[in-house]
Amino acid sequence: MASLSSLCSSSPSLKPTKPAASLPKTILNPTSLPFPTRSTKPLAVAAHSVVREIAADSSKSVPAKPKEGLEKDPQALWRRYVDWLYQHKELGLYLDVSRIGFTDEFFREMEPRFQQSFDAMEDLEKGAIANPDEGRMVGHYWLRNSELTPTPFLKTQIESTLDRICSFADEIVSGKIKPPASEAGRFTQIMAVGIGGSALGPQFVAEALAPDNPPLKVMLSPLLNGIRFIDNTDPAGIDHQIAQLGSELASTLVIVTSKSGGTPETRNGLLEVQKAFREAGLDFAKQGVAITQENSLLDNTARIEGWLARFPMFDWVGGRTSEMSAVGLLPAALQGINIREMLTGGALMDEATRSRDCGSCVEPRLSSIISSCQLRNNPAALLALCWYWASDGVGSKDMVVLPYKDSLLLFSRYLQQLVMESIGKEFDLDGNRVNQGLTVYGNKGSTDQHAYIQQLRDGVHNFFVTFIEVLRDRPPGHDWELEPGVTCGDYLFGMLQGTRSALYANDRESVSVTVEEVTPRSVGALIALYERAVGLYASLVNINAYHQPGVEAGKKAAGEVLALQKRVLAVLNEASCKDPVEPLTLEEVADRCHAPEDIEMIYKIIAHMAANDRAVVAEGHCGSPRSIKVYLGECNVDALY
Ligand SMILES: O=P(O)(O)OC[C@H]1O[C@H](O)[C@H](O)[C@@H](O)[C@@H]1O
Repeated sequence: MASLSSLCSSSPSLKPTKPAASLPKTILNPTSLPFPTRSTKPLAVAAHSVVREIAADSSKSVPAKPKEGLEKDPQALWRRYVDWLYQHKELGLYLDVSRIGFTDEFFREMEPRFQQSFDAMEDLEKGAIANPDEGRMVGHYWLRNSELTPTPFLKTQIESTLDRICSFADEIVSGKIKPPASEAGRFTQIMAVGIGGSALGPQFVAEALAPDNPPLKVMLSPLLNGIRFIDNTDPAGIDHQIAQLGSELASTLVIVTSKSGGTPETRNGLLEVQKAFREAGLDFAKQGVAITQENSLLDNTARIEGWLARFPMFDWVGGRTSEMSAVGLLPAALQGINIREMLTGGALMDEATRSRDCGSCVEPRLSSIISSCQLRNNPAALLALCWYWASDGVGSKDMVVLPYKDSLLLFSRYLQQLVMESIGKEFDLDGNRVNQGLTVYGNKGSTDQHAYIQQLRDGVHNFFVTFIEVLRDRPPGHDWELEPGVTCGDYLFGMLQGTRSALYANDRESVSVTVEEVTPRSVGALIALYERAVGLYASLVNINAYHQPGVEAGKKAAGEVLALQKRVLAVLNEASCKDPVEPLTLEEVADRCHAPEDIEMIYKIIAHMAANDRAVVAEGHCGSPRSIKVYLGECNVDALY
């Protein structure tokens, strides 16, 4: 078993390397092959035949409807493909924007606006208050390159936290730190409690990268990937996760993550887990870890109760961009994932999406040439350009994310928060009501071809697709031909290419992001690519990508429902303590709560309570609200006063 220190071992320096010496050949000088050839064996031919079949079959239904603006000539398309193909050689990442029909005129129009976006991004990385609504800096890029931090103190914070994560994870995996009351003599499970950005990144990375035999796994436990999540305040969901642990609760490390330290769902998850620990006669503090802002309610609770460890979240890292902070790095390291490689992948992508250097290969004549290649040479800018073109800069079309790889299943769910919580804003930076957004959905291919691709191909044209392609089907030496010359990976490849062709034939646009395989480095690069694309796009549409006022509104409304519930409980308790009991109508409850305007919510509260045996419907039934009369099952005298 690899010791964790090797997983946290220092990989190539995270310090910025010099800007790219020259533009990748494939953009300005398409001499090299855009992709490493998949195979020189008949496989390539057979795969091509698979692609042709699928493409032909898919396009059989409706003849292609050529549409002005979308190039359909194969030779012209090939030229467009090669001219615009972006390749990051070191990362083995490619971006194909040729199936997005932006025109040269559009490209020229956008160039000056991108210069402004690049300027804003430079200021952000230098420590400007890029989140003006909350008066905060935005520093997630510093997490993968601490040299960028605006002060030595922040640099030290990042580096010392990373070192602590690695050494703590190493001590857990090696058994140096062990649970106090487990026969296993070491931690064997991880339970992560958190929601939103405190869960989605760790969930995506666990699904993408957790090894089949994570270091905490012991053969006796039916472990999937060494980590479980409680990411909601659903009692049944929490019970399920705890039940799955069974006696291994005694050897479970519980990581509670909340930047604010006060999110109700996370707090409830913690209280429920602590109850399970009490009932099992276990000391939660000896198995609890907190990841939160210093001096938050959670941090103070963990400190006072003497939890096993506490790791900081920084106020200049938002939840949706926190995967490369302790939020994502600690659970990843505990699963044996090489977090230094994740950071390196992010740093390399950050360099590529930060670079405004066109390299020597572009004749520095007119500024437009320079800004053109700055755009062409920046994969995040290319993505933002495509989003703007495809959705008219107002979210008029949805972004369907289709990774053709099971392990990337949760990428679209991760991007839903990153994109929609950043872009989905009511007002722009000038206070204009814009109701901005960019809707994200999708699961994985080819599975989704058997669910909703029918609508994408033939139905309402309200989307563009992002294909995520992974070239490596299986580890080397494990390929197997299920037909002469064809593997099931060829089918996956064919399905992706066939779907891309079939959609484009019917004027449905797409971008394709290709990585050679799913590794910590490529996952880190994908995360960084999309973080930067969101930041650049937000500048283009003039919004603050780094706050989430709408979520606060929802949290406030939830609080009001709970406050009303308490009043309803008090009124029903009073009626229940009378002799004889006085069942009340909804109107009577609403009047006694002094909330006649909330009668519908009062009805819903009572229906929920009755369904959970906490209120008694004495007359009528919940299906006809006006018929019911309710009281509480028992009188709580103490609550009367
Ligand atoms: O990490 P926490 O403070 O518990 O917040 C968890 C989540 O809460 C809200 O939904 C925010 O909008 C998210 O951005 C955040 O990730």
